[in-house]
Amino acid sequence: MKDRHAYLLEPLKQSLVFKRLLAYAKPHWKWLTVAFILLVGGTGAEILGPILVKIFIDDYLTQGIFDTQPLVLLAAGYLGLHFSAAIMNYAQLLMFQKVALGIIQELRIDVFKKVEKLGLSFFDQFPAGGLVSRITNDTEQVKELYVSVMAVFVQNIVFLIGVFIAMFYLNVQLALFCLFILPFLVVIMQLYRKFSSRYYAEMSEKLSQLNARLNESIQGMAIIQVFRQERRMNREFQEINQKHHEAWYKSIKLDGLLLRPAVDVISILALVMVLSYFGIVSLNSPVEIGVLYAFVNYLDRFFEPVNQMMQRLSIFQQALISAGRVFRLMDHDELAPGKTGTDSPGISRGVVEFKDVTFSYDGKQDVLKNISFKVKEGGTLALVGHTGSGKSSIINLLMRFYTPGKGEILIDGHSLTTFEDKELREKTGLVLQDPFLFFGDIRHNIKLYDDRISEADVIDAARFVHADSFIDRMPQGYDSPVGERGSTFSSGQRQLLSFARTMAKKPKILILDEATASVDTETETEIQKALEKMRLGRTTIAIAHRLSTIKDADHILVLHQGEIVERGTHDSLLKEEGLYHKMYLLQQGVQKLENPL
Ligand SMILES: Nc1ncnc2c1ncn2[C@@H]1O[C@H](COP(=O)(O)OP(=O)(O)OP(=O)(O)O)[C@@H](O)[C@H]1O
Repeated sequence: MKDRHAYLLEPLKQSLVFKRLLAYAKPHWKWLTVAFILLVGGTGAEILGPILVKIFIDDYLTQGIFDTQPLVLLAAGYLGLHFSAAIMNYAQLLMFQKVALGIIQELRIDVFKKVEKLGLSFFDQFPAGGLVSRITNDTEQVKELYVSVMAVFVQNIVFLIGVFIAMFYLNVQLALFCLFILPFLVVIMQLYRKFSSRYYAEMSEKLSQLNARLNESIQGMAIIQVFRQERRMNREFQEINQKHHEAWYKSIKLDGLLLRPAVDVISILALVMVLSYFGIVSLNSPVEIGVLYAFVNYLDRFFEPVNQMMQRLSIFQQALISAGRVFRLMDHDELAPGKTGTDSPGISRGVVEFKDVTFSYDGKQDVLKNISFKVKEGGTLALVGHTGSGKSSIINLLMRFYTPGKGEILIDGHSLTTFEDKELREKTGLVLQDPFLFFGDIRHNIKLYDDRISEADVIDAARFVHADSFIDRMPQGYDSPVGERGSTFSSGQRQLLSFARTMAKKPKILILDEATASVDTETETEIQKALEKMRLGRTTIAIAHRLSTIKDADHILVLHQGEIVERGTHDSLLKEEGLYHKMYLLQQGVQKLENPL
């Protein structure tokens, strides 16, 4: 398990990451082509500018020729070039941004889809905040690759090629000289990439940890305040922040050293070289001032894109690291157990059977050992046992959240692994101890956006579980807003809404984790009445904490440390005078103490 977690932190090979990122750009090739054409057009227009100035200086200014017509033409050409460059650059920028945003949207959706397919065992280990960080922060960084890196790189490379062509046109020897600068720049870039990737990986991971810590703190704020954990949380938060800051600082130092100053030094050396060249040439023959102007200008223009690319290199590097983290998550193979085989049976009767099932969460310690039982169509099975005895684990296996290590689970005689997800989820209704409500309104929390569930079905389901009385009392009725996780509802109301949601899909098998939360007697009665109705005619498997609620169950399994230690009906188990009997007496005693009359 630890290895799987470590796998997510391992950096991916950058060339592979880059290839995969390019694959995302492929479907947008039409827009990209237009953008590139505009880019080349705009850049070409910018490059031609100095050539017109050179013609003006050498052919007109220094010769003292001031003919109106050619000069007006030159001026108009110069202005026209700049104007069209501005329009083309604006259009290409918009197109690149549009493509970039589209790509990121797809990437985010893909990664989210993948996360939805991961098994619960993945979520047991990976902190939620860290996951959020990968889906939001990391994809955001990738966006920068398309928005501010790719276009700038392509634009500047086109620009550089243009500058070189112009330089060669003006003076081949000097242009060749300038070509020698390129290998130095490549070396600086490689050095930078090597060191910065390490710091960026650290930074992203620390940011991820910060999010994980924040998420945990916000979720558990009540407990933090009650147990006065603020100082400890603060200290731990500060520590991660400090590490994030250190990684950031290291990368800033590296940026400061390699990105600008190193390039500046090379640019000054190049300028000295060009000026010396013209100085030496001027000793033997006159120098054309226009060529000198154009050359110095081009040299300046040569280093401008180089500097721009260097500045973007840090974003490029961050984007590659972040994309690697996103792809690692997308490649994760700890998927939710799904269907195997070719036949797709249906669930018509709801007969549930466990055959000698053994299971472990961590592959080391068995939490369920040789569990066997069968629940007949419409029958009720109750699972009882002390905390940690394995009741919820049985339900987790039946819901196909995890795969058993040994043994087989059957529904209607077919292995659990053969059912399509749709069939399994539609025919089994799960009600959890702590019901989860979605942000939205009551109607959609019952309907869950299933078009097959009509308005009348929603109301029927609510009425069936007696949730209608409190819904009708609310001013907005079924349109009443529901806060995140249903925080604006009482636990009894949340239970009833989750019952209604389950009943709206009319399941064949009902799986209940009985609520332990105390609710008032009236709500408790409502809940019990609702449960009784829900169980009628359905196969039911229920975890029971209050033994009084399962007196009429057909079959009761008593679990102890992952094993079935007793089985039978309420009466037969009481007669056995074993663990069940003890638990029952204990609960009776507590009830008497709570309710002496
Ligand atoms: N997601 C998990 N990952 C690892 N171990 C787990 C996980 N869930 C439960 N366990 C372990 O499995 C054992 C059985 O837990 P389970 O939740 O099935 O007990 P339970 O009988 O339902 O308890 P309770 O009545 O308190 O809900 C426990 O020892 C628990 O520590």
